Amino acid sequence: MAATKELLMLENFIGGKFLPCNSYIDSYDPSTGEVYCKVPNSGKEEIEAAVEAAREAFPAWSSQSPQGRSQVLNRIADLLEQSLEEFAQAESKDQGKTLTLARTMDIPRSVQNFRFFASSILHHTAECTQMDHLGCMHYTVRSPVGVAGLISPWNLPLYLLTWKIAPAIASGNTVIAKPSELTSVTAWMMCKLLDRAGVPPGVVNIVFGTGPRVGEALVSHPEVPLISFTGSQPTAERITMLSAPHCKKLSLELGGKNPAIVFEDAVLEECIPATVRSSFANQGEICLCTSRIFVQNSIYHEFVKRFVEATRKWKVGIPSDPSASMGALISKTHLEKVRSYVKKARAEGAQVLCGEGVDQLSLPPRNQAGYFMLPTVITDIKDDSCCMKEEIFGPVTCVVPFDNEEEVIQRANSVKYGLAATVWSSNVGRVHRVAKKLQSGLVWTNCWLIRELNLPFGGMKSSGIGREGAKDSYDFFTEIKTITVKH
Ligand SMILES: NC(=O)c1ccc[n+]([C@@H]2O[C@H](COP(=O)([O-])OP(=O)(O)OC[C@H]3O[C@@H](n4cnc5c(N)ncnc54)[C@H](O)[C@@H]3O)[C@@H](O)[C@H]2O)c1
Ligand SMILES: N/C(=C/C=C\C=O)C(=O)O
Repeated sequence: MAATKELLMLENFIGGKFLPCNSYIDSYDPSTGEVYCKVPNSGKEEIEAAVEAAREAFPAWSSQSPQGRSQVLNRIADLLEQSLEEFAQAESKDQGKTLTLARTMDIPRSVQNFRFFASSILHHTAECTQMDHLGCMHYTVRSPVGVAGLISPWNLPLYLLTWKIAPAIASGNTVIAKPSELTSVTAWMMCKLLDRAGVPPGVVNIVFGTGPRVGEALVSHPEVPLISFTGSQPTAERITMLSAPHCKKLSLELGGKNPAIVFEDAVLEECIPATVRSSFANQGEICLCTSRIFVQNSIYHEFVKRFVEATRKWKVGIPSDPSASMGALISKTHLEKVRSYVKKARAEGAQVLCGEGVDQLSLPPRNQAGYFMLPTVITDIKDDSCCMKEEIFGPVTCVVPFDNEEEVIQRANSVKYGLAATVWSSNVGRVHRVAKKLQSGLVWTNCWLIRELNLPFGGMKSSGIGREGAKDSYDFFTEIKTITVKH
């Protein structure tokens, strides 16, 4: 790492070496709006070098035993955990999230990702059938695909990058990862642990830069047979188009417009704090966040009153403030985009009950140029409003009433996304019935974001293609073969 004028200068990590780049991108501290880091603005040349390194490393790494690879992943987890505080500080500064969230969610989950796939890789089974009358048996074998291209977003930077790197290398692939140019620091820090963890040069290569320049070079490279992407739908469309000529294997984890459905028999003492958190955690910059809250008519006004009171207690503060529930949004551009939705809602005659344009935000002088916004609750908004249809990906949620189960299921399903949902009711038959009818890849009932990494994670409709998890990630990062033996 080189420091210029107190700026953090990142370098690409290719073939086990840190390599400078001939141009750089400014990276900002969202809590101050100041440039504090320079990210390599890589291109085709860097991707070529990374592909060569990954290809050279593939034979030895792919022929390692699962046990051998598992040990390496556990060592990465151990080293990451030993530096948890350093990574949490870096993630909070780079992404704008609170230090508390980085300490308790982002980095611990990154550690867990390596530990989880270090274990799951040891327990996969294959399939076998017999045709005794023909003297045949058939069985399946799986093998790693090769050089995996991994592209990750800026909201949970290390959490989502390691959710791809861990299963990819556990399965025997070598990887070229491109984190978001907005949040590259913890990926670069992780590279400094890899040699000590026993990761051979070329197994993990991280190339920094923008999507259009280096991301597209990775996606369209003929010797990168699969792409695991997490990000927005427009980008996924571009990646699909660019990878199509090479018939690449694609995993696409995209956006959501996630409903919470609150029935009159919900336990509001549990539902309201959980739904404030599911709406505004990480500044609302989580693909699983709630952005549409449907409340049964009989309790609607009580819910809105108590939900707004609880939202006003969801404190916006500088990321290092231990009492802050929410930090700064990722960028000025994103802040302005999120604010524009609130403006559109007002123009449509909706009510903004708290937050943007209603309450006052107080910040220290050095943070006045930071990308902060109050958690905002909108009511009296129509289902066909852009605020009820489009992903805002910020601290904005809409609360609307409904009459009955059939109506609310139809309305919840009436958007192009199908990622996550929450259902709040004390009636166990109802939660099972409603969960099955919702067009969502994930449904939490009377809770939110309790993650079971063994089971499929992902969305339907415009929320993506494919799933991630113990078996799902293994299936994605390996090719299956059926062998028939006549004996
Ligand atoms: N389903 C999930 O698990 C999940 C998780 C987090 C975020 N998301 C979604 O991601 C979006 C926010 O993240 P974002 O703004 O970083 O998304 P984005 O699509 O702008 O960028 C995601 C990644 O793709 C890269 N990229 C951008 N254009 C590219 C191109 N043309 N070719 C190759 N790579 C390109 C970016 O540099 C970044 O690394 C939201 O829609 C959110 O819902 C989904
Ligand atoms: N893939 C996951 C994504 C979570 C939130 C995205 O914004 C996960 O939890 O495994």
